[in-house]
Amino acid sequence: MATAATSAPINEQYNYDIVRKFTIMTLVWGAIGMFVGVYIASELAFPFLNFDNPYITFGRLRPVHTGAVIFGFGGSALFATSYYVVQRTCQARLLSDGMASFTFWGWQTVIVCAALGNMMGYSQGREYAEMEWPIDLLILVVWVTYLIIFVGTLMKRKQPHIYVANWFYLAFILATALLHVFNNLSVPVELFSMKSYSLFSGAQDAMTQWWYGHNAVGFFLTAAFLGMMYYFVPKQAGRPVYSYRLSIIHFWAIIFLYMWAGSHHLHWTAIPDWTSTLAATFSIMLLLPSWGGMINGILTLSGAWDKLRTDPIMRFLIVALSFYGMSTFEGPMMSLKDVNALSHYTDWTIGHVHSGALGWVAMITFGSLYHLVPRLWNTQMFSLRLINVHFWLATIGVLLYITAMWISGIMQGLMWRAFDDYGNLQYAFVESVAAAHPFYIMRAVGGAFFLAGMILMCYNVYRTIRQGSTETQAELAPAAA
Ligand code: HEM
Ligand code: HEM
Ligand SMILES: [Cu+2]
Repeated sequence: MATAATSAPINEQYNYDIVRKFTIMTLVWGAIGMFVGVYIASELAFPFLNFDNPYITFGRLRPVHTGAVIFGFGGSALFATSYYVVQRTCQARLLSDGMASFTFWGWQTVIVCAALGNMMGYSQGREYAEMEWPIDLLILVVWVTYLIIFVGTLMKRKQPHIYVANWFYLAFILATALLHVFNNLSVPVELFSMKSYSLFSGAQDAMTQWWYGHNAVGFFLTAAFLGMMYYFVPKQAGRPVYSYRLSIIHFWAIIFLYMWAGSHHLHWTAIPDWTSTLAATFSIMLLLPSWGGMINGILTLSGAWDKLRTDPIMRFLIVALSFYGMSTFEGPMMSLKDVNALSHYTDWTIGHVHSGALGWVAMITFGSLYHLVPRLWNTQMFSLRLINVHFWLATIGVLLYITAMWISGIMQGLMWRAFDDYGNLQYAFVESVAAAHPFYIMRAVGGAFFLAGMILMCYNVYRTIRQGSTETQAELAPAAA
């Protein structure tokens, strides 16, 4: 094929090798992380699945799930796409191949150690930062290297302009460094002990934890994936971004507003009331720049709507943006103190999380990788039909997941606050657990759909890579003869 021959020099010009490695690990961690997700969902529905084996109990596997999907799947996808996008839009090779390779091996080590550590029972008890201090130090080194590579490549650019996708990626890298350091300030019990205690205590400890947790959502699961969106949606649509000005305005608004909203995770606790009000106010304001991004992405397709009928990759990207819009509407609602009084501690939160995580984060990743993979291996995707099947499996899976959680979540909230005529609680807690059972089964089934789509993608990409390498060999053979 002619394309392979013409793109060969590009391969030399840019470091695609690192992008390929992170792309493959995105799929591997996606499959593992979602399998664990389906398993813990099944444990909640059928507790015998814990098998009285401490290593695989819900409590230990849950952080294995969140670590594998957020940092393994999401993180690898962000490394892959940011390294690709920064090179393409700057027309410059990555600052250093060796350093890039270090971020790959370092990051994979972090994910493996975190997962094994959690299964063995090590945890510092901070959500999304369960890893104990030795792993935290490794994360720090990897992350600083990532920052140096990214900024160094930007400085080498041959384009005077820095394309907006890179702004989002850079904000994500900087903010994550800041969050990671302050959230993990802790003192080990002994020099060689894995156990450590936080430097903060009480309400301040909680505030630090949720300053981190919330901004991990804001910068890791949102800003960075918006960077992905700003490159791959216009590319796949074959059209420029709808409004470049809007992209800059909503960038600064998102960056500024997210940082103030963390204590909406701590409503009705021992924190001062004004911090709750502050967080709710900023959360409501966040709706605007969030929708700015969604609208900018969706309208990039205006004039090319017919693509949605024929192009399953475009469908992934647009549905991802729709879920982004939906979860950033739901979030501000849940941040209102009165709504949160109902939703907090219930499955509604879990539904909100996964409409963002499955609907937005995973879907935008699938669409972007289906665009990227054929370009990395100089070929076409093995099967467009399988992409389409994946799209429907994923869509049905998310919908089953979040409707199940809305119903069980609101039901739990209402049952827990119901009083009888004598002023006693109307339901025992266990009654709400029994009532949630059917919805836990429904969620596990939805998760299985989503996982099936993920596995189909792995197969499709595997066949694409094999096809790409046989095509390249077929071309090289006559040349060598
Ligand atoms: C097959 C797909 C998935 C299934 C079946 C699944 C299932 C689950 C389950 C059962 C929980 C625990 C809920 C609880 O404690 O009550 C959970 C938590 C979580 N999952 Fe997933 N998950 C999936 C995919 C993902 C993905 C792709 C992401 C992120 C990109 C993700 C992010 C999270 C987060 C952040 C939590 C913690 C939520 C919280 O503490 O509020 N999940 N998941
Ligand atoms: C404007 C945007 C958003 C706002 C204002 C917002 C607000 C909220 C609120 C109020 C909660 C519930 C806190 C609680 O009761 O415990 C929550 C939980 C959560 N949200 Fe959002 N959300 C937004 C967007 C998103 C998106 C796009 C995602 C995912 C990509 C996401 C992921 C999460 C996660 C993981 C949690 C659970 C944290 C935990 O308890 O472990 N949010 N969010
Ligand atoms: Cu939050």
